[in-house]
Amino acid sequence: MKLEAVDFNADNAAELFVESLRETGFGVLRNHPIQQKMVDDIYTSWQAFFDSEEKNNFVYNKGTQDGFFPSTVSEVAKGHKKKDIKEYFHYYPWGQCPAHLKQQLADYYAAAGNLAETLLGWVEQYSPEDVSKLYSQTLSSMVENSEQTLLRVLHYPPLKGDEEPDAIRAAAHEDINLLTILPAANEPGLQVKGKDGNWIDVPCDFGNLIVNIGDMLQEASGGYFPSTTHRVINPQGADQTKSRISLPLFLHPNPDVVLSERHTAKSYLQERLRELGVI
Ligand SMILES: O=C(O)CCC(=O)C(=O)O
Ligand SMILES: [Fe+2]
Repeated sequence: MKLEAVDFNADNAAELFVESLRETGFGVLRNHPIQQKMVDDIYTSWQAFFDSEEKNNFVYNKGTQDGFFPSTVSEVAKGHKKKDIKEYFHYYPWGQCPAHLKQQLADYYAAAGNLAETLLGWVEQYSPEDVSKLYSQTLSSMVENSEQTLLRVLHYPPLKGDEEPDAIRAAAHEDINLLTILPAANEPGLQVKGKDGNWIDVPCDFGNLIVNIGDMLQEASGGYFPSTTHRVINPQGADQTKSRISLPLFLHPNPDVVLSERHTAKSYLQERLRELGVI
């Protein structure tokens, strides 16, 4: 399996990109409209947030899931026992956020959300007819004005050596949502599982944008678009002393959107969050 970056501005970008999503569950874009400076500035200011005690004033609300998730409550991936070695912050436009960091995230959220709607349009355009007839409405309209779309700022702290033996930064999992948009992180570690079961490094070149299918799009497309398993492995050697910051935007449909005969977006999300043990 190969994961090659698609030039966002190429004539056949949409086709190549959707082909990659279909084949691997992942697509990598270069020359895309998200400014790298915006991403870098967020990495810098949020590293400072995670390094400060201030974060403890923003502990997440259980009911609404916004705010800071300390490493002590961090997710246990479906089917795993050990907690991931990470802490993170869930930003929603309506949710809690330190005042001095809010504008920066709001700007990024809007820019990445816009791009995501374009990419959903591409997916729609290149869905074969027997797949698109399964969509209860257009994919881009599923997320239009959605208040559920989630921006997660993730901090994987340096390893101290006292981690539990099997714990890793992010254990193998699939994303719950429709589509995830992820700028290349400041350190490597993200891997995707190929059809043959081997783990493949996701190209993390500076400025790349990584997009992957989540379970909701797999559900809505009757399995045509695969929600591919991925993980973040621990650094080795000198890199163990480095933090890693990443910034996935999880596109979530409006709660009443019908995904399939079995599920609305709301019923699907509730089921998955219960399995994760965060509600
Ligand atoms: O940190 C990363 O690169 C990926 C994070 C991820 O897969 C997730 O939070 O769902
Ligand atoms: Fe993920």
